[in-house]
Formats: sequence, structure tokens, C-alpha cells
Amino acid sequence: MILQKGASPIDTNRQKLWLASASPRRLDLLAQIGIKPEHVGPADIDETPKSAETPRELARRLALEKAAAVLTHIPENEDWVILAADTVVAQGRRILPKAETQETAKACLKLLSGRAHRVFSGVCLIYKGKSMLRVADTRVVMKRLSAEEITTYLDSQEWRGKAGGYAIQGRADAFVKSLNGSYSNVVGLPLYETSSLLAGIGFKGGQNEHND
Ligand SMILES: Cc1cn([C@H]2C[C@H](O)[C@@H](COP(=O)(O)OP(=O)(O)OP(=O)(O)O)O2)c(=O)[nH]c1=O
Repeated sequence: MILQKGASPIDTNRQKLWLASASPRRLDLLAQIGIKPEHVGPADIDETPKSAETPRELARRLALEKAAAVLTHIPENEDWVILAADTVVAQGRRILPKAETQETAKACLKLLSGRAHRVFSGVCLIYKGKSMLRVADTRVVMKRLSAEEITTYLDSQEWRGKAGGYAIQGRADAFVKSLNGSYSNVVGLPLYETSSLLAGIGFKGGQNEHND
């Protein structure tokens, strides 16, 4: 411990958390469990699925690639815990895209309407050269959506940048008849898997939101 004059003890062993994400939802979900990363810096990777890649495999691979991409920007001697995630919405083996246009969002909502689908999030932690991965899987049953419900939802713009063209943390929760599995996984960061990965490396770091 280093005791600076007049300051509280600085734990030099405290790991620093780098959240490799541009998703505000992931930052909010970490805050929900009292963790504030020292740095937020997204990875810009190609998220195109490989041929015959399953949704689970895609979520896992992209989470690893996002974390690994950030590693190349960090000086060797820095002791960072890198956290990345990737969320994939799927119907059977069909992977739904992240909605960037109204047309894409509309097509997703029509596919999801009145049926079950699954949401996979890969979570990757890289620390001291070791990568650790988990994949969470949630089954979501969506009500049948009327043309008016789809139009109203599209007008909300909530779908923009969301896998599968919907945000369960928003208005779209009104469409969800049932959910089997982690809710935070659907939003984009499964908190059970994330916190168990962090516990696995004895993570004490992160500017804890609720100071001890
Ligand atoms: C299904 C669903 C997805 N999403 C969001 C979570 C993610 O931000 C996004 C899935 O795309 P991702 O590629 O996983 O994440 P991202 O591109 O937003 O951010 P980054 O890669 O920098 O981490 O969809 C919701 O916010 N709510 C939902 O209900």
C-alpha cells in the first residue's frame, strides 16, 4: 500500500478495468453491480459471421476478438483487465442483424413477432495474457405484433444500433410474453457470467460506485 500525504491508502495492486465497448448499455450494466471501468475504449472489428458459424459461436468469437483488438493498444507493462462482449439475436440458426436502418428493424420485428427467439452474449475477459470466455443464452417469446405496434416502435427509433432491432430495456419489453434466462444478457452484458469471470481473477478494481 502507498500512503499519500492526507489521502486514503492507494491499493497499488488494484487492477484497472478497460471496457472494450461503445455500448452505453454495457457501461450502465456494470454500474448496476457497482463497477466503473477506469477506461472505456471500443474495439472496431469486422462482425461478419463466418460461413456455417452458429449464433453461439459468433457471440463467443466476437467477444474474444473485441477484447484482443484492444490489447494491441495497451503498453506491455500496463496491468489492465480487458472486458468485451457481443450480443447476437437468433431464430434457429438464423442470425438477425444489428438494426441500422428502419427497413432492417422492420424486417427483424416481423421475424420475431409471435415467435420464440434466443439471445446469446459472449463475454470475454483478458488479464495477464490469459483470455476467459463465457456465453449466456436467453430464450425470449415475443407477442404477435400488429402493423400499428411495429410502426409505432419504428417511430420511436429505439431499435437503432440494437441486435435484432429491439431494446428489451425499453418499450420492447411490452412485447415480451416470456423470458427464460438472464435479462441482462438480452440487454447486452450477462451480469452473472461477467461477475463470475471478474471474481475468478480476484477482481477488486474498478472505481467502485459505492465506496467501501
Ligand atoms: C437484444 C438487445 C440488444 N441490445 C444492444 C446491446 C448491444 O449494444 C447491441 C448489440 O450489438 P453488439 O455488437 O453486441 O454491441 P455494440 O456494437 O452496441 O457495442 P460494442 O461492440 O462496442 O460493445 O444491441 C440492447 O440494448 N437491448 C436488447 O434488447
